[in-house]
Amino acid sequence: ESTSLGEIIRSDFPILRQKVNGRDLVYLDNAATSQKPNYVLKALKDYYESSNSNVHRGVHYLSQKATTAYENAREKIADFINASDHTEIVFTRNATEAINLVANSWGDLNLGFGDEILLTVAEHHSAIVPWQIVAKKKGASLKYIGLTAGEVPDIEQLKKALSKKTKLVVTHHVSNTLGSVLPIEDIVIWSHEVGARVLLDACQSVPHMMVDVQKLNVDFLVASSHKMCGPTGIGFLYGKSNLLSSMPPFLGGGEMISDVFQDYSTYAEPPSRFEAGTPAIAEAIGLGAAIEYLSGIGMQRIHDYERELADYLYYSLTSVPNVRVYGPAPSEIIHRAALCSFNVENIHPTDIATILNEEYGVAIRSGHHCAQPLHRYFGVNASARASLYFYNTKEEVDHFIEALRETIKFFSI
Ligand SMILES: Cc1ncc(COP(=O)(O)O)c(CN[C@@H](CS)C(=O)O)c1O
Repeated sequence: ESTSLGEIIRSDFPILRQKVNGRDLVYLDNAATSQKPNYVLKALKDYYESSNSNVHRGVHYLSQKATTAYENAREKIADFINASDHTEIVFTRNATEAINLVANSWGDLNLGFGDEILLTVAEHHSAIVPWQIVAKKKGASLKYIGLTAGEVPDIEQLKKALSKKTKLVVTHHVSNTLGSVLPIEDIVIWSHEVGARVLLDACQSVPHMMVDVQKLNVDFLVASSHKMCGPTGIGFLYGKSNLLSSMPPFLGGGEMISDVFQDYSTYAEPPSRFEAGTPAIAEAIGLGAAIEYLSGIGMQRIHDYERELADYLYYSLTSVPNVRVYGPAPSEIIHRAALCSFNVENIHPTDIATILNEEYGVAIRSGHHCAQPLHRYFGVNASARASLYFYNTKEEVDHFIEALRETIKFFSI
């Protein structure tokens, strides 16, 4: 059997060589955060060793070196998601802050009494709470679409729910809990027909597949570096140029201004308008290195391999008695991401995750995965979740499944 991508690539990730309680670490919590390859770790170290300086201000050599590296990272992101211009990329702390930026800037300017924000019940709290806050302030309301019997967001229901009152559609590309992949191009066409804008939460898609913002034609897109082999503390907002240019600042301070007078200021053009204060320079450069690393492997190759892992994980997990997996069964039409949220009859998911860690070195997530409305929709408070990345292997899935069977036996005595 040919060597899998996971087997070839794992030596790039020093952390994966760790043992947990004497057992090989089997890290299956990648939807929470991914691990970092040597290439990214080296980029961070090199920056602090040879380029560290503040950006956009100094005329001295190091400041110019740091500024060039920082702005190159922005251009790498723009190319990676095929934005038409690098000024459409705004650095934020993470995807959550990127959504808050849109809610507090575009939302404050464009939402009014009676307007509707349309979401799916599967959205992450980061895609829900900022809109609850701004909707309350503006007298707008949130409207949710449910799931089909096949446990994917009901896009026919979404199409019907769109109306002249809909000002914004907020949706995930890939659900961090269901693993479902939504047809974003269609959703954007329908939304634009009623004059609604679309904010795409691409946290679980940008790390795993080619995402082309011009092809999708989304108005906003958010993603986080730490889920795509990059450091924590940096994420980005993509926004169409005409939208960003129309938006007021989110945070005030240095960098985001043009001139400051005693009682008012004029603001810089996007993206600087939305980047107040000293940015996370090293992290941005680390994200740029992560994009170079992923692009070097190839997003299509990563996606194809993860499709294999996704099916293997799903069918291995659903073959275990008393296991209930949430989300759609994979098929030619329905693609699943390589993640499965599940429950085991009469055993709390946290007990499952605890034993898997303590006895078998397997790291999975248990809880609500910041998707409480979705868990309530299923009538449960929590679930366990295994989420894979391209450095995982089928052998690791086998180890997880074997450990799960043993854990279930342990609790069934
Ligand atoms: C779909 C989706 N949308 C937004 C976020 C927030 O990403 P931040 O980098 O924390 O801002 C996440 C991060 N989900 C992690 C932490 S709850 C998970 O375990 O699933 C996400 O999956």
